[in-house]
Amino acid sequence: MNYKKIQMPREVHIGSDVINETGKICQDLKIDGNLLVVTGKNTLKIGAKIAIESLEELNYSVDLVQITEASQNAIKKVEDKSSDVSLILGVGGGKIIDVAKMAAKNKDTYFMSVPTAASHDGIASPLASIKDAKGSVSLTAQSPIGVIADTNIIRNAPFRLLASGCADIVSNYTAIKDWQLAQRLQNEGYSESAAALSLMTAKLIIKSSNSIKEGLEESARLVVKSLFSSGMAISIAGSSRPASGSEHKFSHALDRIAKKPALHGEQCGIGAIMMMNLHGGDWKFIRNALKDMKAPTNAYELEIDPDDIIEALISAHKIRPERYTILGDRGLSRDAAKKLAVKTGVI
Ligand SMILES: NC(=O)C1=CN([C@@H]2O[C@H](COP(=O)(O)OP(=O)(O)OC[C@H]3O[C@@H](n4cnc5c(N)ncnc54)[C@H](O)[C@@H]3O)[C@@H](O)[C@H]2O)C=CC1
Ligand SMILES: O=C(CO)COP(=O)(O)O
Ligand SMILES: [Zn+2]
Repeated sequence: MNYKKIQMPREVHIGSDVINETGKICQDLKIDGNLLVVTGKNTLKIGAKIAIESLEELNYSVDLVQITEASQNAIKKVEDKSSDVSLILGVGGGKIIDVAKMAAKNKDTYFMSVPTAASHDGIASPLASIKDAKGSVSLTAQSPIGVIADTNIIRNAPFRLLASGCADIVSNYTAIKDWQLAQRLQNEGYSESAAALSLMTAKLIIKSSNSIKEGLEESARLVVKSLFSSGMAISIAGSSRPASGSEHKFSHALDRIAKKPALHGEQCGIGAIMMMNLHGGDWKFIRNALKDMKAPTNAYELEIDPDDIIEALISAHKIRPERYTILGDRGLSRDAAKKLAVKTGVI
């Protein structure tokens, strides 16, 4: 029998100042024993300290570890402090959440996702994108037992992070086109329901883009719910296929090439403009959607050297080569890459 396991969060808590309920949420989930909070320098005071206070008020013993990148070393650092913990909480951006998620999986303990920004769709997904020598791609981790998304913290984060989360969702358009192409050319397994959820989430966020405003709690709530849905599409598919195709290959390649990469979602959005053109689709629709969301649509806005855009386009196909996309096995030639980036206004 070929069984399929679909893992999803048990509870999702979204609301203003909900982070103050972290202790109560853990108690209601019958979690006891020692806990570990993983965070970063910025997000310690933004969210982790409040979560820790809430836990200690209910007599939880809480340890803390700070990390700076989503790498195996960072995972090891967390694991070294997780010997007898019953829950690891990741309080921060995507990198913090991925490291906490992976460490919890490796230590066979629960993971709680506490996003402090709505900047990516990994807040509820069962995968973790961890940097390695070949460039980061997502590994199988585990779904959070719960998500605590404080919309007051999220709405006060730099708007750029919210726009980046929206762009990460818009990039689902080309991820689905690549998945459909792989199904036609390679007979790759394809989930209609995961694809439909991924695409519907992208369509909805584009439809609402004019109401996504800086500092608005309802905007934060809307984007968090969309990021959650995109993560559920990943859960249903059992892989990042519904949300990661050639545009993500481009972004992961750029992470390796650029001196100072931009935000993940920003890079994926620009990748989607160019990959939609390669698919012969309506790339101007993608570009205009990103403009409406105030997400970057070119190298200048990304603050990335145009030469790095070309280099990333030329090497993108080498990222996760087993995942077939419009880039094919040989990728773009230098001339074709330049032509594509110029034609779509990216450089
Ligand atoms: N596991 C999955 O399914 C997915 C994982 N990812 C991964 O997530 C990462 C991207 O996540 P990002 O959050 O874009 O990057 P990030 O984790 O580097 O965070 C971006 C910056 O925002 C700051 N920040 C976070 N919350 C803040 C707040 N409230 N106020 C001010 N600053 C705040 C962080 O300190 C950091 O400096 C990538 O590594 C990507 O591969 C992305 C999508 C899906
Ligand atoms: O970023 C992701 C989905 O938005 C995860 O994608 P990867 O599998 O390419 O890391
Ligand atoms: Zn992404």
